[in-house]
Amino acid sequence: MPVDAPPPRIRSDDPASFAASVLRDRHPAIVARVLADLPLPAAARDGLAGLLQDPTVTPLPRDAHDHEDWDRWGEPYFGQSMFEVPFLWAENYFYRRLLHATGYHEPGPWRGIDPFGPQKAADLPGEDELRAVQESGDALLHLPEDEQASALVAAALWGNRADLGFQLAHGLAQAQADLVADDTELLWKRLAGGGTVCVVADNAGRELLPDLVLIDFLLRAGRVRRVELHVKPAPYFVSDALTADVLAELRRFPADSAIGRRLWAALRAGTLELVTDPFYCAPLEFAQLPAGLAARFGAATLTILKGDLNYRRLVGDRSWAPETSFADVTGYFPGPVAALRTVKSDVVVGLAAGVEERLPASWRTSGAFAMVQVRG
Ligand SMILES: O=P(O)(O)OC[C@@]1(O)O[C@H](CO)[C@@H](O)[C@@H]1O
Repeated sequence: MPVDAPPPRIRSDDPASFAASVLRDRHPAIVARVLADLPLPAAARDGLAGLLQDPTVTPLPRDAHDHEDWDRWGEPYFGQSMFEVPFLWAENYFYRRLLHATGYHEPGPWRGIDPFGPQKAADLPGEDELRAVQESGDALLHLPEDEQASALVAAALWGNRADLGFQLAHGLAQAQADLVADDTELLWKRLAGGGTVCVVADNAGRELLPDLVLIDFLLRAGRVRRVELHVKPAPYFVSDALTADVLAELRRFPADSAIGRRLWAALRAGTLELVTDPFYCAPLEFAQLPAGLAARFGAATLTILKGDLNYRRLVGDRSWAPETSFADVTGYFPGPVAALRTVKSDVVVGLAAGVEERLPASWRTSGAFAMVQVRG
């Protein structure tokens, strides 16, 4: 059933809201960390300071390569405070301004330098971790199918909460208990049949690792023929994965690691393809997909969207009643879609009646709960 009267988009104008806390507290902390991590020149430092001093939404400077796009996207919001415009839009705008301040897109010595690079580098898994992952990955092949499914999905879902080895040994029961919606069985059924699966990545580092293990497993076990791994075209929301981050992680695998070698070979062979698109750093939701991405998702057996931000962009960053049907809200998506999401913001759909009442008050933002939702 189509959702014809969606609730309002979330804004940050209530000072007590999570959205307001992100703009008011998290953004200054992000800027402070970039300033501490990089010896940026004075103009860049001033640009970053200006971003925090004045919350007014203004057009991008005329030298920004994409200022015409942002003129169009920002037209309804110019002159308003970032706290008054939709939260998701304001966050996108913040990251775009931050990249302009550091000169990421502009010609010059700072072009292409990831302002979050030092933070991402610190989160790359170590050699021991990668060896443990290799062993766990091998062990998985000998498990009954339902255990393979729950282990791989739980690891991909919880990302940095625990490594795959830990999940297999101790963490699974707890991981499952903290799932507030669990379509794992349906997800696993869809991850078969030899077609193409699109994985829309979220964070690099320890969150990307289980994604890579899942992709390797699907290809190795012959459950799918091809995987597309969709990454961001530019630094975004601090830790989101770029092509460079995927390569850095693959290079981290020890030379004798079979997983690392298989994934490298899959990239060369095209059974694993890296995909990116400007859409991934635009202040848009998946309902506004460009034709190229829509065609890819339409042709895939399944698209898996990882993480909270992709979830917000999938269902719409709105104050939905939590029992609103996931299938209805995502009915527009061009093909079967799954969301694997640790709940880190206020947006929720697809909850069974009565579930929310049993959860702690802060459950939507604590990062302690997760959802696996599938529209097949
Ligand atoms: O997509 P991720 O990495 O799971 O989460 C990103 C995220 O925590 O950042 C926002 C605040 O900036 C949250 O609302 C949001 O969902």
